[in-house]
Amino acid sequence: MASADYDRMKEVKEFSESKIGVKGLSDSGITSIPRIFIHPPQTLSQLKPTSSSSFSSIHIPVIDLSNLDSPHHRPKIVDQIREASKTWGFFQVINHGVALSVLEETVNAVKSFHDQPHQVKAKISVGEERRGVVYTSNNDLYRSEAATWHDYLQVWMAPQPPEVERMPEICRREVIAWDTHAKKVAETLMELLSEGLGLEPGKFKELTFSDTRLFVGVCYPHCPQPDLTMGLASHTDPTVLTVLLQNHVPGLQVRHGDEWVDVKPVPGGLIINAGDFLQIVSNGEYNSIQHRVIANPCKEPRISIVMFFSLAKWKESDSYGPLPELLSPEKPAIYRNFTKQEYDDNFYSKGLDSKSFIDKIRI
Ligand SMILES: O=C(O)CCC(=O)C(=O)O
Ligand SMILES: [Fe+2]
Repeated sequence: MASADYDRMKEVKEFSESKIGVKGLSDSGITSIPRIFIHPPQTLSQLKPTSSSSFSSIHIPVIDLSNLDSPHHRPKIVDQIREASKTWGFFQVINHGVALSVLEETVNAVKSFHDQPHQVKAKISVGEERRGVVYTSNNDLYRSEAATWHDYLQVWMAPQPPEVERMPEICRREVIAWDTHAKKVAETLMELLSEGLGLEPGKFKELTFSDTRLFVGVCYPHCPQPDLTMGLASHTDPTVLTVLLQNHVPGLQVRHGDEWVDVKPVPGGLIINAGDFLQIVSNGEYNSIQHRVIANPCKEPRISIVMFFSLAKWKESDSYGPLPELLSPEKPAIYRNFTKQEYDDNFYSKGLDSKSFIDKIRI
């Protein structure tokens, strides 16, 4: 905040070290939020979504994955996914093969984790930044201009899963099970996305996206002043692909043209979105779209389980860019190649504001 007339960092540190979390603040019955959560007026003025009325007919595509193996249905599904990834960058899939009971168990397990007393959650060790198990409040607490109204549990499932004993007992079994299911869904989708660009189904496998999987179980507790803060600030995912499972409490919004569009929870649905890497390797055919979560005005917490699939290793050369197979004189590369180092440096210094990286490498 430009004109913060208080020692903001001190209050951020106190909140962080108290380990009470946003859930703890919410449960304590506060009626106003601490000032470190208050966002600047220019962000807040964009909170009134232009298409949020419940009558709005505009929503991200819902794609039915049944009959994927039928030679009659598959090309139609491939078309729908390509169109959705191009125009929206986001879509929901139904009939993806994961039982409703599994989805419910996963959501309930993450909810149970967050429902524990903060003293219990505080014992979860904070691992190295890119490894292990981390429980914390607020993405980017120190780097962003204002804190956001959520807590999260983060577990690196691959390349190496944490030792079982280090995972919270209350949701360990479900986290491990969800990892397997989400990976399978992501692999199927990446095949369909490959086919959508006229590539062999296995082409995107070369991105080894499923070898780095980050499980994030997010809780957006009730916020007493949802008009003053955000659940999660606007960003694009610095991933290849993201698979998201949410409970029935809404809050996720996707940028579509000039509008913020609510993503309505569809029972049994999974939300899929293309990350920055997919936009780059597809040479802009698929889009990594800005999204955000509004602070939760409902009494019930919003739960989301996000599985991030990132690039593990692509080519020996250690340089990344649009797939040569997709380039032609008519369709020249719109991004230059870049090194993993460049990408990581940008991401870790800029945090979630990684969209600027894509703009930086745009030719
Ligand atoms: O919780 C959500 O619905 C969105 C989470 C998200 O976008 C993220 O963690 O990158
Ligand atoms: Fe995201």
